[in-house]
Amino acid sequence: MTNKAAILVAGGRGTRMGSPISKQYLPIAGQPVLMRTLSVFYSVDPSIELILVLPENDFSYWEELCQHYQFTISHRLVAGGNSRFQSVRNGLNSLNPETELVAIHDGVRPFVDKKVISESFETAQQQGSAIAVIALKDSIRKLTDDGKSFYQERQNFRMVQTPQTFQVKKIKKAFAVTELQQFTDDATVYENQGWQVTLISGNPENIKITTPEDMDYAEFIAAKQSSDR
Ligand SMILES: Nc1ccn([C@@H]2O[C@H](COP(=O)(O)OP(=O)(O)OP(=O)(O)O)[C@@H](O)[C@H]2O)c(=O)n1
Ligand SMILES: C[C@](O)(CO)[C@H](O)COP(=O)(O)O
Repeated sequence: MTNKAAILVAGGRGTRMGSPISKQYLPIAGQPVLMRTLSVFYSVDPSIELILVLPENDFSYWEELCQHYQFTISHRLVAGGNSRFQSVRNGLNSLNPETELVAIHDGVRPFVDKKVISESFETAQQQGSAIAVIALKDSIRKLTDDGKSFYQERQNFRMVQTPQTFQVKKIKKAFAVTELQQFTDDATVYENQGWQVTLISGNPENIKITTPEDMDYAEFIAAKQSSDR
């Protein structure tokens, strides 16, 4: 059996949410965001090692939350860094040497579909990487420095989600570089090595909880999921 891990990055402060409690701990239908995300990965395959990257100052708060919510899914805490890139790198450096595949996922994307996670591991095993993306629904325009804008063919673009899943040897090599401004996700770090990423279909509900209105939509999705069960 292939040794798999998931690094759930949640080392940010959630400034755009503007909430006194960082967004990764806010409850959606009574359950904190990160507990939902950990539960989805666990339900895909309980043998996936779960690594949760948090700001080190939040470790004791998180442990209190786990006790309060009687959350028992096993996971390991790793201290985050000053950027998403550094948080991911700390997670990668903590992997057991026998881990072969790793899914890197934003902790604040609790509505990732189980099928997307499974497919990301299968594709990464065969191709080296698997990046979840979805098509655009809106039209888009390219802005230029002189204040003009131009039509762009939206079929040529994809919106990028997580998980972004990789063969461990390759992604660890890719992260052993100086951080660049273009490293807004893990795919950009991987392709900086000259390697092509493989895209897979994400799911539209897999939003990155970022601003207050996302919490309203999150409550809606959670209610829909429980009525569909
Ligand atoms: N130093 C950082 C910054 C971000 N993240 C994580 O990366 C994911 C995507 O980042 P984003 O949505 O931008 O989260 P925040 O940085 O927390 O939000 P904001 O930019 O609004 O402060 C989140 O799960 C976030 O916790 C992280 O692990 N470490
Ligand atoms: C990784 C990511 O979620 C893919 O869409 C995104 O790039 C994170 O961006 P942010 O700058 O941390 O909001």
